[in-house]
Amino acid sequence: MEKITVIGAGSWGTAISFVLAENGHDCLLWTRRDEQVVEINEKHTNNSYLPGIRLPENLKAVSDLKQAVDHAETIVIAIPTKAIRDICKAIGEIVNRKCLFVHVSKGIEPDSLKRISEVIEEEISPDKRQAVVALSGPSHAEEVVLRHPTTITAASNDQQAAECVQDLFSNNYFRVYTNSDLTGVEIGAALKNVIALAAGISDGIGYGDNAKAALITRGLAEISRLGVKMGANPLTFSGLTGLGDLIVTCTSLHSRNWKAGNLLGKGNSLEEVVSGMGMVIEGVRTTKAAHQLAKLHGVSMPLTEALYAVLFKDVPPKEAVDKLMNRTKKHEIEDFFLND
Ligand SMILES: NC(=O)C1=CN([C@@H]2O[C@H](COP(=O)(O)OP(=O)(O)OC[C@H]3O[C@@H](n4cnc5c(N)ncnc54)[C@H](O)[C@@H]3O)[C@@H](O)[C@H]2O)C=CC1
Ligand SMILES: O=C(CO)COP(=O)(O)O
Repeated sequence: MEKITVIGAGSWGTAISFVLAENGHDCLLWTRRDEQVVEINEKHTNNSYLPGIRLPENLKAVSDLKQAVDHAETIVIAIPTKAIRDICKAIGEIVNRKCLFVHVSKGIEPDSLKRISEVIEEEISPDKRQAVVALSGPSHAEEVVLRHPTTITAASNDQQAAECVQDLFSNNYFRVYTNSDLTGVEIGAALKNVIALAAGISDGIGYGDNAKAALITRGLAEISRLGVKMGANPLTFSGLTGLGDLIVTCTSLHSRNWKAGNLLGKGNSLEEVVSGMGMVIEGVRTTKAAHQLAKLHGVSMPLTEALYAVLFKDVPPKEAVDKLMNRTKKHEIEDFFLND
């Protein structure tokens, strides 16, 4: 049994705490909301995020960050990308020993264009961190807490740390693989949300399965193109954290990114959609970051560019689709190693 702290009691933080507590670990869940602490500790539910689910009784919650950080030597960060730098800064000031940092978030910081592991490394000094591991893959919280079979990947530059995370989380409904390609895993995780927004828009407009399949496969092509330019292993993109997560996010009714896109495709404004969701839609900010990354690395990302125009330049979705379909004719398959 290990002592583990999870930072963030939204859908995913609660679901992974559920797995850790069921695995017999002494798991403490941190939330900034006192009323959530009371609900989790006394009623064993978190109904705003996972309605109707009974949480394990050995799972405890706190709202005191120092108490949470002091509890464990493994700290799992499970909050939206935009809040990660600030929370890591705060944790970095509290932590007084070397901890293993795991993150489960899926995004890229706009402007700095940092991956999440890079943000953690910037904010937590090397004397306070043993390693950073990203845990990522096709895994909707709503299905994990029903104990439906789920596969996921622990990625790190430190193989031993990845295997440690694999051991902590694995059980008979949550199967964890390892991967040493942290860049590929984090890029796939972040950018699948951009394509899922586009898939939701396509469905919202009323386009069919052909369009969805096109978005998934051509989306994967442009994610891989960028990832390889950033140093990722091309094979990572056909794995769980690439194609796997792209499929689940573009096709599942659980996906907040797909849902947001769907509402946009039906004519709602971005402001209406974001304020109505009540949960994070990572793909919106990541579209901005991906647009900046494509420019920086000189990589062609037509779907990302089309979504950027829809979200931030008021281009009507159908007009963006027309423009995509009428681009210069292309050869489908590219050679990542020759096309520099
Ligand atoms: N929901 C899911 O099934 C999955 C989500 N993820 C990723 O996990 C991350 C978190 O997502 P969810 O838990 O789904 O989001 P959520 O919207 O359900 O919950 C976010 C949680 O973070 C807290 N939070 C927000 N801003 C904060 C701040 N500044 N300081 C402290 N706490 C703050 C909120 O109070 C809430 O408890 C995202 O990057 C998402 O892409 C990854 C895999 C699955
Ligand atoms: O990453 C996820 C599933 O793997 C969750 O996706 P959404 O944030 O779109 O719900």
